[in-house]
Amino acid sequence: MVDSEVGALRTVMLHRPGAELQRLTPRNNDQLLFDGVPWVSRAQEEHDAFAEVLRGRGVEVLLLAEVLTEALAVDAARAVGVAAAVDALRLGHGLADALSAHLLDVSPAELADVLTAGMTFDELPVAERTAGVSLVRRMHHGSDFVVDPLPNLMFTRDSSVWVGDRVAITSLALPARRRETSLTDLIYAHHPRFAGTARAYGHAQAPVEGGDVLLLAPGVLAIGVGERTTPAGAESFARSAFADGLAHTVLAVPIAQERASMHLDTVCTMVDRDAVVMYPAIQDTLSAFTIRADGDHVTVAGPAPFVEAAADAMGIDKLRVIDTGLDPVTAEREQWDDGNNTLAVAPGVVVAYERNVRTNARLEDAGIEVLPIAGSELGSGRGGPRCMSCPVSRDPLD
Ligand SMILES: NC(=O)NCCC[C@H](N)C(=O)O
Repeated sequence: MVDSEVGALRTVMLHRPGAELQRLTPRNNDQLLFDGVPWVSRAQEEHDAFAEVLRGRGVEVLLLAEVLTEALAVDAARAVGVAAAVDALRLGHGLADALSAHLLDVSPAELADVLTAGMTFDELPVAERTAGVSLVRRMHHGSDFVVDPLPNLMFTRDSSVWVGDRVAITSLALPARRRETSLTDLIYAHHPRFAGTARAYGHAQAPVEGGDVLLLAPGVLAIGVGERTTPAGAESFARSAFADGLAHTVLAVPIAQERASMHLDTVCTMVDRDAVVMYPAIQDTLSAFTIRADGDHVTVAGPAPFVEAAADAMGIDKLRVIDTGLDPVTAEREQWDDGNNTLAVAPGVVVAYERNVRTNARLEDAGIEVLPIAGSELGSGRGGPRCMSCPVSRDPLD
């Protein structure tokens, strides 16, 4: 149950980066949406420290690899994971069938490894590797991927999002990330912990990524529309949230279609019930279309300035924008380093990357408690504390 961005965080899903990051090379990092080649063991240390900060605040941390392995004990879950991972168009039917049969037979832990870290032709089990019938096998290089790795799995924010008491499996826009949702889908469908959880939004819908979805207040969502989430995605997510009684107002917020602002949460996150931290360069120009339910129809108003549209929808006099007061160059640097991407653990208490010294100082000046974490390696995938967390349960905001 999650009805806000800031209610006391009770349970969160994280993914401790693992062997999938070892797959990154200077040749594939752009396509796999990383800006470099991270030092994996240091990234793991940073991530462990992030999880400890959350645990220290009484948050239950679920690790995706663990719940995935547990869910894969169920045959139907294995079928979902394997079907999404084995692509007959890439492998040819002979190899695809043999690999599927193999993967359906390995232990849940081994399967979880392949589904997250992927598999190369060199790593194919011997029987498949030596099968002379596979032209595909013979013509591919040994380091080519049979199953692509999912290095962006650590950004658990994007591949599922809770709205109220429902979870939405999102629809990821870019090929490098699309298969992630087969894992969140099977976890929520088959892990005993989530038995009976209702779904929001549907399968195979227009692109909506969780980093674009902000729960401004109970019943009020903001959805960024830009590089990832499309206008059609925002509209259908809004219609579905209205139909399920999860929201009465949805703000569709245009953001620049570029890597620096790939999701709404890279430029704006909530730090208190009535306050956001926002990239100064967009403060005066961010706008919103207001979508409301009207019987079976929806109405669309605006665009209007985001801050006003949000306050109006939230039923408050004013949405405080914490003025990071930075000069343009520092602001741009700290935005790039996810200074605006904070994770609230309670109203007025946020986790933030320590490197964004100036932004954090201004948050503290504004009365926000900042829990700093290191992110020198984690940040190379371009995501901060909010991107790296999927809240599963928060206390309701009164
Ligand atoms: N919510 C977020 O902004 N998530 C960060 C995702 C980073 C990842 N490398 C991506 O490009 O999708």
